[in-house]
Amino acid sequence: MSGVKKQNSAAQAWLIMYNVAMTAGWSFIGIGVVGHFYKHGTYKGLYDQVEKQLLFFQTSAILEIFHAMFGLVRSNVMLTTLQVFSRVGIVWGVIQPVVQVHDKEGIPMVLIAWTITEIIRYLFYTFVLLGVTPKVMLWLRYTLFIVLYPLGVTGELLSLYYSLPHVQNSGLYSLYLPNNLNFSFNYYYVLLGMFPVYVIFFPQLYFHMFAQRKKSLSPPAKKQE
Ligand SMILES: CCCCCCCCCCCCC/C=C/C(=O)SCCNC(=O)CCNC(=O)[C@H](O)C(C)(C)COP(=O)(O)OP(=O)(O)OC[C@H]1O[C@@H](n2cnc3c(N)ncnc32)[C@H](O)[C@@H]1OP(=O)(O)O
Repeated sequence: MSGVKKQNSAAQAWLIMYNVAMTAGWSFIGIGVVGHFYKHGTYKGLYDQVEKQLLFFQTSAILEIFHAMFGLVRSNVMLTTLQVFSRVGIVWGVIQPVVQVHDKEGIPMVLIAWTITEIIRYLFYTFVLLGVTPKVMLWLRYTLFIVLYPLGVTGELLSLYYSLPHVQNSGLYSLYLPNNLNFSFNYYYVLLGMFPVYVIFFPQLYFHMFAQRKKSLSPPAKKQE
């Protein structure tokens, strides 16, 4: 059954509501993405079209850290925190404040990767909670990440990269000396420091998903007679 620990029905009802809302939210974003490509034939203007929904539903994923922390689900707390904060950080700390990034190639990459992943992931969790797991959903959940994870991470890193000169020139979120606090902070270097952080942590998430894939898709071992 599902990874919902020793479920009580309130937790189960909450998770069903959460997963259904997130499936609907990401589907709404997906429709916005497809509609934009259909209407304009370009990714320019795409971010501005889906910005509000993206900010809302990506930020809502912070709840997943609490689900894992309080034992509502069996997700790994550290991996879930990395996963959620990398994306919330990219959205709020890079893409949203740096308008020059909005029309760059990173945006369609993250939107396509995140949207497909999340529609399938939340739909999959919903099915599991309802006690029916279509084989195709299981397969999609544990297969598409092989392509979508690198695509999403490349889009995130490209967005980060394109933001750098603008963050440096504008002094976004930075504090320079002299000032009353006698303290300086340079956001540009924080963003630069994210590149090695991705190099260190992305493989952990990626290989974790391969381990999950093996666990979920391998046929159960035959019992010895
Ligand atoms: C502080 C700042 C930090 C910054 C750090 C930056 C560095 C980070 C570098 C990495 C960058 C990553 C960027 C991300 C990009 C993308 O997402 S691109 C798109 C592709 N993405 C994916 O494919 C995401 C894949 N990841 C996941 O699916 C996972 O959520 C996870 C984060 C890897 C955690 O996995 P795991 O611990 O194995 O948990 P789950 O498999 O999700 O679940 C475990 C069990 O719990 C059940 N469950 C979980 N959530 C729910 C729920 N909402 N409802 C119901 N049930 C749930 C799930 O069914 C499992 O059940 P069992 O199988 O029965 O145990």
